[in-house]
Amino acid sequence: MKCKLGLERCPDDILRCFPKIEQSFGVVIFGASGDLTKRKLIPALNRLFEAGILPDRFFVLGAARTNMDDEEFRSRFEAHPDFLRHCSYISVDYHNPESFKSLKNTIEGFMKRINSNNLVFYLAVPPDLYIPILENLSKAGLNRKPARVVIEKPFGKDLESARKLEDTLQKHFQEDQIFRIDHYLGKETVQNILVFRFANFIFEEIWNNKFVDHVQITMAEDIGVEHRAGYFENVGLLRDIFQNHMLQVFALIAMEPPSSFNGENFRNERVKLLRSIRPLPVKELENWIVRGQYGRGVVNGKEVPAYKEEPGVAEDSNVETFVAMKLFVDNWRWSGVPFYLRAGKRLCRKITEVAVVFKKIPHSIFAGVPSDELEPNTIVFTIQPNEGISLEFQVKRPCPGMFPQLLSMDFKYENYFGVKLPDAYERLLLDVILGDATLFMRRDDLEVSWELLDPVLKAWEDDPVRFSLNIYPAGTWGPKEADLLIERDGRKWRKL
Ligand SMILES: NC(=O)C1=CN([C@@H]2O[C@H](COP(=O)(O)OP(=O)(O)OC[C@H]3O[C@@H](n4cnc5c(N)ncnc54)[C@H](OP(=O)(O)O)[C@@H]3O)[C@@H](O)[C@H]2O)C=CC1
Ligand SMILES: O=C1O[C@H](COP(=O)(O)O)[C@@H](O)[C@H](O)[C@H]1O
Repeated sequence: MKCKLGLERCPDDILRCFPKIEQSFGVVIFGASGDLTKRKLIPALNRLFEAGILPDRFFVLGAARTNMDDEEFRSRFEAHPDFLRHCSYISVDYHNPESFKSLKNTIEGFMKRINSNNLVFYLAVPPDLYIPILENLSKAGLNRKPARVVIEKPFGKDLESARKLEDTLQKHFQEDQIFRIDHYLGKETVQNILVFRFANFIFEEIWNNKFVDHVQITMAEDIGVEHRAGYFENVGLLRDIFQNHMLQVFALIAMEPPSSFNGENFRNERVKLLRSIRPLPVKELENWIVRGQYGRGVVNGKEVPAYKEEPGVAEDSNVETFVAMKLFVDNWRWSGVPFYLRAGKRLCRKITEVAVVFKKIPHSIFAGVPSDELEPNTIVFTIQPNEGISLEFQVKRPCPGMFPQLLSMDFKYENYFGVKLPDAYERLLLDVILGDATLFMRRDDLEVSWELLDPVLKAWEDDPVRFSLNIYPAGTWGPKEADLLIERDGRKWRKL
C-alpha cells in the first residue's frame, strides 16, 4: 500500500517524509549547559535542520546560569555549522525576575529578526527549578499565546508536588500551551503497538483474558547512574522510569481502541486504562513489588563499581536502581491477567520489550508431549534495540515423529524498511513546534500514575527496614526476589 505521500517504500532518511515547518519559530532552552541539551535536544534540532524540515528563519536560544558566549555554547555540540549559526546563548538567573526582563529583550530582538512570535520554552533543568522559571516567564509576560512550554519528567516527586506543579502550569499557561514530554511516546516502536493492535483484526480479537495468560514488560539498561547521581539520588528508579515510560507503554498495550487517533481520544483511553489499574496492597507490598540496587559486577566484560561507589552517590544510599512489580487491570478485558513489569540499571544488556504471553494449549494430542511442557505462543514487541515484532509459535520438527519446536517469526524494522528510525526527541520536538500534543501527557495521566505509586513510595520511606534494598550484582537480571515475584505464580521471566 502506498503511503499518504504516494511512496511504495520509505526513503533512507525517514525524516524527509515529515512536513516542512513553514512558520518561523524560536526555541528557548533553559538548562542549555546540561546533559539533555547536549545529548538529545541540540542533536535532534540539528537532524531536523539537516533533513530540511526547519524553515529558513528560526533561532535556538540556550539559557542557563553558566557564563559563556555564543561561540563557547556552539562549540559544545557536534552539529552542522549552518545550524549552529542559528544558536545563541544567554546567561540567566532562574530565580530573578530582573534576569527574565533582559531575557525578554533578547527574545524580542530575535523574534523581530525572524518576524514571528512562534515561541517554545523548553525546561531542561532539574525539576525544582520548574516553578520559579514558570513564574518568572509569566511575570515577564513571556507566557502569552502562542508561546508553548515543554516540561520534562519527573513531573514532581509525588502526587502533592505534581499537583502543585500542575497548578502553577495552569495558572500561567493554558492547556494547549503545555507539553509534558515522555520520550517513550515518541519512539516509533512504541507507536507501532497501536498500529499492530488497531490496524489488524486477528490480534485484537485475542487481546484479552480469554487468550492472554500474562504480559511482561522489561526496560533493562546496562549503563549505571553515570554522571547523573545528583539527579538520581533524589529520584530513584520508580519515579525515573515507572511513573512515566513504563506506565505509558503499559497503557498502550492494554487500553481500549480510541474511536480515532487524535489527541483527546487517544489520551482519554490511555488515562481510562491507567485508572483501571488495581492499587497495590500496601499491607502485603512485598508480594507485589521488589526494589533492588546494583552492587559491583561485570557488565559487557568490564568490571563496574557498585551504585554506592559511584561518584556523587551517598555511601549509605537507599535509592533503588531496580524495580519489579505485578499489576492487575480491573476491567472486563483484563480481569485476572497479571502484568509483570521490571526495569533496572546495570542489568545484563540494554533491551526494552513487551511480551504478550498466551495461554498454553488445553490438551496435547502428541504422545510424549504434555501440554504444559509446550511453550506458549508469545507476541513480542522489541522496542529497542533491533526494533521489531516477533510471533513465537510451535512447528513440527522435520523428523519422523510429531515433535513440536518453538520458533520465532520476526519482523525487524531495519530489515524490512532499511531505514534508520528517527530519535524520539526529533519526532517530539517537531510536534511541539507544530503544536500537536497527541503524543504528550495530560495532567490526569500524571495524577493517576502518582496515585498508583504514591502509597508505594510512602511505604518505602516510612519503613526502610521492612522494605530494605535487595542488592544484585551488576551484569545480572536483578535480585533473586524479582524472580520469586513471578515464579510464585508458576511463571518465569523471559530469557533475554
Ligand atoms: N539527561 C537525560 O538523559 C534526561 C533528562 N531528563 C530531564 O531533563 C531535565 C534536565 O536534565 P539534565 O540535562 O540531565 O540535567 P542537568 O543536571 O544536566 O542540569 C541541566 C542544567 O541545569 C542547571 N542546574 C543544575 N543544577 C542546578 C541547580 N541546583 N540550580 C540551578 N541550576 C542548576 C545547570 O546549568 P547551569 O549551572 O549553567 O545553570 C545544568 O547544566 C531534568 O528534569 C531531567 O529529569 C529527562 C529524560 C532524560
Ligand atoms: O528518561 C530516562 O530514560 C533513559 C532511558 O531512555 P532510553 O530511551 O535510552 O530507553 C534512562 O537512562 C534515564 O535514567 C531516564 O531518566
